[in-house]
Amino acid sequence: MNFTPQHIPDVVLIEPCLFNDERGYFFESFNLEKLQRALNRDLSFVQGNESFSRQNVIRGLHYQVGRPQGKLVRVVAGEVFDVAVDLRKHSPTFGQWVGALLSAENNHQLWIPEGFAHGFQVISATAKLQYLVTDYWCPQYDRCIRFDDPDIQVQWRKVMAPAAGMLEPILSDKDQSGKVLADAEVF
Ligand SMILES: Cc1cn([C@H]2C[C@H](O)[C@@H](COP(=O)(O)OP(=O)(O)O[C@H]3O[C@H](C)C(=O)[C@H](O)[C@H]3O)O2)c(=O)[nH]c1=O
Repeated sequence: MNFTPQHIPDVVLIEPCLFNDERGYFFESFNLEKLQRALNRDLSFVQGNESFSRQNVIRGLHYQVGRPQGKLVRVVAGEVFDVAVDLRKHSPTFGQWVGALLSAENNHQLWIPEGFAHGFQVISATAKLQYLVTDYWCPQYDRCIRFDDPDIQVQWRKVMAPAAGMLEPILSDKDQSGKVLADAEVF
């Protein structure tokens, strides 16, 4: 496993070691000891999530106040542009974002610590995301910042579909009514 801190160093890209042979391939998709050593911290994952989405769905930018969640994100089908936004108000990178292409092809994963908002955009026709979180979902603490927040300025990908041209993002009602960073609760 290779661990690469991103330009916001607490966000880490994880590349598993693939073992190919005549049958196919094998890789460790999760190894707590290696992850804790790489991140130099203890971790306890208590919940696993899976979501399936169509092309150019954007889910996010989500986070929990009160009981913030660290997230270990992987894609098991298709490709997504995965984004983390630093919401730690005393951080030198507050309001900045990191993006990474995660796919069933590259098997890359992203570690997003507590204190960050998370979102993703589906690049492929469909995508299936699986992610482990370090605290339980608490709807009363669930918060959403607009994907197109003018201060964060995430550079989402331009997704083209055959015969349909450039696609408009598909958002949940909740995400369409997300707050702007200036009005959002931060850490
Ligand atoms: C997050 C969550 C949701 N739900 C229920 C609540 C709704 O009835 C349904 C869909 O929830 P939501 O529209 O919030 O799902 P996403 O838009 O995929 O939200 C997630 O998307 C971004 C990218 C994240 O990182 C978070 O994990 C999470 O906010 O699942 C649960 O039962 N448990 C959960 O942990």
